[in-house]
Amino acid sequence: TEHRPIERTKGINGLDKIIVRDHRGRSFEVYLYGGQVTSWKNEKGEELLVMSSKAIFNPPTPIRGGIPILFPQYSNTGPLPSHGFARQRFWEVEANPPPLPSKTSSHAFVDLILRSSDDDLKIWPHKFEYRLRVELGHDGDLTLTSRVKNSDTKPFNFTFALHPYFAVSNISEIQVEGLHKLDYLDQQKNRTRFTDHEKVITFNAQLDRLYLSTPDNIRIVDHKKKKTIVVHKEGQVDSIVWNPWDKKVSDLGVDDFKRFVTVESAAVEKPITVNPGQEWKGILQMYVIPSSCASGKHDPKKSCIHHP
Ligand SMILES: O=P(O)(O)OC[C@H]1O[C@H](O)[C@H](O)[C@@H](O)[C@@H]1O
Repeated sequence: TEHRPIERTKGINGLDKIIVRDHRGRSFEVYLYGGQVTSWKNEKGEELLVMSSKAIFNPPTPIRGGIPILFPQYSNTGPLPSHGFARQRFWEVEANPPPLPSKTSSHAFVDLILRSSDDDLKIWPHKFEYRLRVELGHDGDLTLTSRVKNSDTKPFNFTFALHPYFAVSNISEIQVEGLHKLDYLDQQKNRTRFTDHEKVITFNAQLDRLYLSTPDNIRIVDHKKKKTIVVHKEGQVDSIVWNPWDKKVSDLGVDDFKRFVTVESAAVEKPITVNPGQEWKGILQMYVIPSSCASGKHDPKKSCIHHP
């Protein structure tokens, strides 16, 4: 029989947690609460995501860190509570999901499902099934495949984001590449529209931008670690870049902002429409490659060399 290295265990406060390991010692963890990835480690055991030092593992509070799923509404763009409700629901493991062609045919994956409950239908009257596959690829990449099926009788729309808290050496030592010349809505200025004229994004204050029609690959270059995180998306048009800096976030430790940046794959400007019986699919793939920057952190205008 096939080796499926999946362990089901209890996490913080007794919440159910799945641990998946591959044969090279890489791993990820996902809580059924929120369907939320809370850890992703490389073969050296280094953590690639950040969990807040003050994260509250106590439903219905969302977990601050890892990869929250924001569905069926991104932020306060509609009538639902901010970021929808999927991150506050208990997902289930699905043993035999409808077939999903795997790019890597890795066996290090788990399938989860969230179905609309009667209470959900009261606030969002659309029957759905959200299937999530979390998978470690052969090259150590982590891939989240989302499938949202309309099991209702009329079409529905949703907005959406996957919100990874990526670990960085220090927020002051990184740059985000790939968004030059694109338009963004500044979420600190009532979503006023601007064009980004900077070649790369650097951080020295709070930043919260919804970039529109972004490329499928965005890079987080960490000068100190000499590593680049590549954030690859399919089926989602927009991206959010966020760091709260000195903005008070109650369940975030005071210095936690220094250790992470979020680069989110999203569908916000144009909501996704799913017809009855149909399914929408989106992919978020993340991997880390070595990189070196001739410029060093003080001259972010020069671009970096990536070694795929
Ligand atoms: O505090 P939360 O509801 O988890 O949201 C955390 C952050 O999520 C996204 O990145 C938004 O762009 C930010 O505006 C928001 O502050």
